[in-house]
Amino acid sequence: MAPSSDAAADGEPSGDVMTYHLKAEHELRIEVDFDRQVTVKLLSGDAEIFGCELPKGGAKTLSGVKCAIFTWHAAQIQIVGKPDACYEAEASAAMRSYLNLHTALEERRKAAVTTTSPTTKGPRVLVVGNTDAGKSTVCKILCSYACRADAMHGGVAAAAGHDHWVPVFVDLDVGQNSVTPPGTICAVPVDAPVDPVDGWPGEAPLVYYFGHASPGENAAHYKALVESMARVLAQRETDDVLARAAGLVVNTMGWTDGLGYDLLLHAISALSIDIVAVIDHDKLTAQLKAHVGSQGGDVQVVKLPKSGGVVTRDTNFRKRARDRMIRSYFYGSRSELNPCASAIDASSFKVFRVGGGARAPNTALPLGATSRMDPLRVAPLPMTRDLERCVLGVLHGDNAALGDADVLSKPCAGIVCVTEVDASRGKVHILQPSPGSLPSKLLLSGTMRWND
Ligand SMILES: Nc1ncnc2c1ncn2[C@@H]1O[C@H](COP(=O)(O)OP(=O)(O)OP(=O)(O)O)[C@@H](O)[C@H]1O
Repeated sequence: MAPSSDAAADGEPSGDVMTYHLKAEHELRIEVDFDRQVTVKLLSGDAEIFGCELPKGGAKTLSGVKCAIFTWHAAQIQIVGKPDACYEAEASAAMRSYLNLHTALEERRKAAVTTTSPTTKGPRVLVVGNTDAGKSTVCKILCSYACRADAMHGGVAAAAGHDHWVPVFVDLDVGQNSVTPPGTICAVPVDAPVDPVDGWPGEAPLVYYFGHASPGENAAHYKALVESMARVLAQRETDDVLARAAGLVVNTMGWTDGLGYDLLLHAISALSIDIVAVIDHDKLTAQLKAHVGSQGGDVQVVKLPKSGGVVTRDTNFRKRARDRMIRSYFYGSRSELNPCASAIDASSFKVFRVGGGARAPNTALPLGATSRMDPLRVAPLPMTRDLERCVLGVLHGDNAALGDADVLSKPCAGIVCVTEVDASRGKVHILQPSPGSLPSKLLLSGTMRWND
């Protein structure tokens, strides 16, 4: 149904307040740039944004987002403000297939929670596809539905003392991270539907600092971090039957050929994935089916349609989104946090980088051999002005116990940004999220840069 302008109905034409009457399985697609704000309100019916229900009468203020308000039945939505785009569309095909996948995952969870065998696990889903296929969105929907599911399906987890599932969301997309700052991979238990404004729950994520916006910068380091994370997750599942049953939902980057494909296969193996959901990519679906067939395991490859609403983001938008993510790490998404600028002694911590290092001359090698950089070489960096604007990961651990392998396997406690290196005074000025000494003296550098 066509939207109505509330102000116009009152005789005062204005485009700022619009009411939309959505039909069943339709969605209202909205794009709001970073410098605008639009408020959405559910007036009647039921509606959700990527699986997270809108409370009736409650308003959500959106800024710098592209999203869809979807209804399974019907809804009346009020929009206050001027979105950059706002239109209604039918979304049955995509949403029904995402719901079908969720229902299949739910059956696996129920089966896993009722068995005492530690080898029976809940679903471990990897979502793959090209850039702007809607991978993160599908992950959000699957996690949010899992959090709402137990109420929908009769309370299996409730019977075990929990009122809903807590699946783990794993984000392997270091360029467009959903939860933690760019350049990291993370795993976070999702204990509530993903709020369209507040984003993913940020409680106790397990984070590893890679330091680059593309895994291609150092694929060996990236793989080492995925393996480290997989070991920690496996331990958690050994200890906790509900965690094992709730399973994983894994988001990947949109790089699906060459090295990107190799990294997908590595993630499937490292995280013991048993369902690969491919969004709208016939060749990749066929390749993955052939691969898993040749491995003789029981990994399922399913194809999902792409939602017609997925918005393509150009390089500039992606860069701004990364900067915004770092900014909100320090300042909060609504500037509610107070980061701390401090000057620390250069001698009191160490900055490392992974990869590179001296290359042996080919003449020093056996005939026919070529010299290569060691991608896993861990090297200390001097405190020079080259570090200015660098985003550094602060690793858990301490200097005394440090070995190269630790730098490759330690999770990250947080990030800091170097604002100035004053070599003459031996001081390094950093922006850190909160006052006090750093959680450790081990800092990892990469190619991530940020200007406050
Ligand atoms: N149905 C929809 N209506 C409107 N916007 C949508 C819809 N689905 C997804 N989007 C938006 O489209 C953009 C791209 O989607 P998403 O981030 O899920 O893609 P992606 O495949 O994970 O991207 P990439 O891996 O390239 O970073 C996001 O801003 C998302 O909010």
